[in-house]
Order: sequence, then structure tokens, then C-alpha cells
Amino acid sequence: RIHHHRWEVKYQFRSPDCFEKLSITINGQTPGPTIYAQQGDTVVVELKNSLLTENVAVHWHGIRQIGTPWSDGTEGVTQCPILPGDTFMYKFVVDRAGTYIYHAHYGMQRSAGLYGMIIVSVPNSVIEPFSYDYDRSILLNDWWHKSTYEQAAGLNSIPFVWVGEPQSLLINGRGKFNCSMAGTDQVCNTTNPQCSPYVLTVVPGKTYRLRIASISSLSAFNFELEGHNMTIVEADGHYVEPFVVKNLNIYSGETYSVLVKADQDPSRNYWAALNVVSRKPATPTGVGIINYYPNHPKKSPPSAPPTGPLWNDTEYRVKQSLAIKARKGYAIPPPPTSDRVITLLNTQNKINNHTRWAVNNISFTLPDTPYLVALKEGLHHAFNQSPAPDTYNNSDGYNIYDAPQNPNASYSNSIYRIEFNSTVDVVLQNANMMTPNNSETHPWHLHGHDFWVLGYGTGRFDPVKDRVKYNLVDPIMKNTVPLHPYGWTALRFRADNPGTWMFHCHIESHFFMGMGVVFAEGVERVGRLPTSIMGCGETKRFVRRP
Ligand SMILES: O=C1O[C@H]([C@@H](O)CO)C(O)=C1O
Repeated sequence: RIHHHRWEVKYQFRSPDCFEKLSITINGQTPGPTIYAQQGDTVVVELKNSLLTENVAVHWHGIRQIGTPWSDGTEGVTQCPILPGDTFMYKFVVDRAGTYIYHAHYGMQRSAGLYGMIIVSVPNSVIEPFSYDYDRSILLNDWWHKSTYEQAAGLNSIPFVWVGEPQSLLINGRGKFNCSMAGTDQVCNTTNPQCSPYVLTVVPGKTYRLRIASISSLSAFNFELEGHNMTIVEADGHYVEPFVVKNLNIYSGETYSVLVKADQDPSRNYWAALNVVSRKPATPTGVGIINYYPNHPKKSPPSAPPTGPLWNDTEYRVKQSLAIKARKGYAIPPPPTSDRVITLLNTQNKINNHTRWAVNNISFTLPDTPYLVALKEGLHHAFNQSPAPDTYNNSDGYNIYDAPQNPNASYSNSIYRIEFNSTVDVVLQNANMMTPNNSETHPWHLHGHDFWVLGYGTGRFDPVKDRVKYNLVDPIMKNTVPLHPYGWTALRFRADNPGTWMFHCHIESHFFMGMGVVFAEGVERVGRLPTSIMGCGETKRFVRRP
């Protein structure tokens, strides 16, 4: 089956947290419409850019784009941006059931509201390994009142202006800002229906599959349904060996399915509570309502919303990460060994007094010519041809608990060329930032693949002692994984998808500040590129102009 969608992307005034802000909408909505499809279906999105003065590109997060690397929607990597007034056609197969996301992948547009969910159901002949009565989706986000332009300009300025903590946390695009804190020239109205809280109405005794996704720009979240346990059953489109949690830690770019039974006292309602973890919270708890039918959906729960675990309890979060394993009978064993190990040290650095993030001391910049076209057409001047480094300087002596020993990084758009069909291990290594005693959580997202999560640990990765502890039995496969403070995360993937693929921190400002790399594999096997992805940089000559 083919699902055809026509989307118009444009700026509109929206008040998701009661505070009016210029937001990017799809057909008038933010979050955008949910895409529903069945495994094996084709999704076509004809996207018209009506932003007037701004380019756009949309990434289909978690969809591997097998055979369609040009539809990955990553500006500078797989396509030129879509110009104002232009219509671009994304066409891809959703080849695996599960919960996915889509979002802008140009500048910092994601933070302006351009995102939504993709729900792929199993084929009719397949029965899932768990059952439930109803299926609901919940998209979590953090929200700022400053425009993304102001944010981006601040990040690029000397002195550096950080985006700061969000003003609100949104559950399915709804939050509540305290309007008494808004300026007199600002529009903020707590009775605006756009910011009435999200209500999940439940029938007592029934079981709900909640598909929970985080598209946050910065925050790591803890999500809790007051008084209700959740059983985690899916992560990033893969079945999880079920386990019960009181609350779910979820990082930007991750998706989960949890089963929740409406088994509490039905005479009242309960809170759905969204709290910031890993960074010191400065944003009120985001709340929604679990409404036990037939109570009034607006009946306020009699208790205070859950405040979540301690924000700096890293151990609690690492423990939950470690508990996520592939479901018995569904585990796809990883190749027992790898052909190449790439160790990526994550540091905050300075370049010419700009604050940047770097990976092995290289701060990523996007080329003007998309890598996919440059590699396929042999445009060697389009980007730095020297290979990006497989490890960092002094990798067996670097003190990850100190501020970077060499605070100066350099800009580069060099990439990793990966041998087609080889197996690659990536060891993400966290470290102290430029300020003492601080290391943040970075959710790393890989385009075009799922990887096996082989392990998490604390401190500097030890290739001898830590590698033997890898889980090669039942590792979960994911496309986004947290790198915990002062920790390491090891993953393995098969480079079996011809194309050029971003691997980056999913924190919007961190990616904007250079925290990412590109893997290229088997580009010579990629079919004929559509000219619709061309037109910028050195690809202008491939597009016939009238
Ligand atoms: O990149 C970042 O900058 C700030 C801080 O380090 C400087 O203001 C922060 O928390 C980041 O994640």
C-alpha cells in the first residue's frame, strides 16, 4: 500500500504552553500529523515549503531508508535544502513495525515545532508478543519562547549565549507556562484551548499500549504515570524483554512502547508527569491527565504531580539503560567480532573563541554540497578528503574527569568511509566539559541503521577489561542511545546500507555546535540519484535549469 500525504510547512502563531510563539506547523499543526502505516508500506510525503524565507528538510527518524538514501531528509548529507516555494517528494518504505518520529533536519528548525510521529503496525499475519486493548501515542518535548534564530545566533556568537533551560515541557504539544511571568507585550492566555493539558482517557481494567517518543531539543526526561507501573515492551522499533518500571527515562530521539493497566482507584484522575533529569531542572513539571472514565476529564487529581527521581541520580538512569535487552525469541545476535573500532571522544571545546562541541577534537561542519551527491559523482572538492580520526589523542592517558586538556578543536567536514558490509564498533566516550565537575548526557542517533547496544560503563573505556563484558547474547537494537555523564557506550552495526549517514548528538544545539560525524558506505551501489536532491553547492550543474 502507498500512503500519500501532502504537507504544507509554514510559520504560524501557536500557544502550546499558553504563550504565543511563532511556530513551524504542518498543515496548521504542531506537532504535525501522525503517519500511520503497516510494515512494508510505502510512504510518500509531498512537502511544500511555505516558510517564505527559510529552507527546510525533514528526517524520518528510525526509518532506515534501505534503497532510498536520498529520502533521509538530512540537509547537507543526503540532500540540498528545500527552497521556499518548492515542493519536495519524500518516498520510502517502512520496512519494520514500531514507533518512529519525523522532524526537521535543517538549522535548528526542529525546536520551532516541526516534528511528529510515525506508527508502523505489524503485517496482518503477524501477532505481537504482547497484548493490549488500546494503542495511544505520547510525544514529549521541551519548549522555548525565544525564536530558534535568536538561539542559533547566540550559540554562534562571541561571547557565547547558551539557550538555557526550556520554559515549558510539552506532552503531545501541550504545556502550561505561568503567564504572570510573561512580559506585558507578550500574548499569554492560560484559557487558550491550545494549551489545555493532554488527557488520556482510560477505561478501568483495560490495558494501554503507550507509544512514548521524545523529540526534546535539550532535556533528558523522566516520564511517570502517577500510581501506575509501566512495562517496557518496545524500544526504537525492537521488542524489549519486558520489565516493569515506576517511571521511564527517555532521551531525545528515543521511542518506547510501554503497557499500562488502568488498575487504580477509578473514582479519581491521575497525573502524567514529565520531569527533567540529568540537567539541574529549572522548568516546572509538565503535566497531563490520566482520566478514568467516566470521571470528568478536567477533574484535577487530588495529589501533587510526581516530581521524578533525583535529577543527578546518574546511577538510576544507567541501571535502566542496562536493563533494556532484546526480547527472548526476537533477539538478532550481533556479529561476534567487528572489523573496525571507532572511538569517539565527546568534548566541549573552543575554536577561535567560539564554544563548540567536538568529536576526537573535530567540530563538525556541514558542506555546501551533500555528501551523497559528492561521493556518488566524485566531487572531490566538495569536502575535506582526509579521513576523520578513528580515535583521540592520548586515548590511554586522557583524564575524562578533567576539563579538556586541549581545549582547542578544529572545524572539519571530513567523514568516515566504511567498508561496505563490514562490522563496525563505536565506543562513545564522555568526558568533563569546559566547566569543572560537569559532564552531560548525550543521546547519539544513527541514521540509516539500527545498532546493537553492547554495553554502558563509567569512566574511561578500557579496551581490555571492558570489551570482554560486552553483551553479545541479547543486546537490544536501537537507533538512539544515551551516553551517560563520565561514561562510555559501546555499539555495533553492520555497514550494509549504501549511503551517507549522520551519527550525531540529538540535542539540537549540540549538533548545531558540531557534535556529529558522517559514515559513508557502499555509495557506489546507490542507484541513480534523483535530481530533486541537487541544486546547491557543486551539484548545481546536475540540475537542468529552464
Ligand atoms: O553546550 C553547552 O553549553 C552550556 C554550558 O556549558 C555553557 O553555558 C551547556 O550546558 C551545554 O550543554
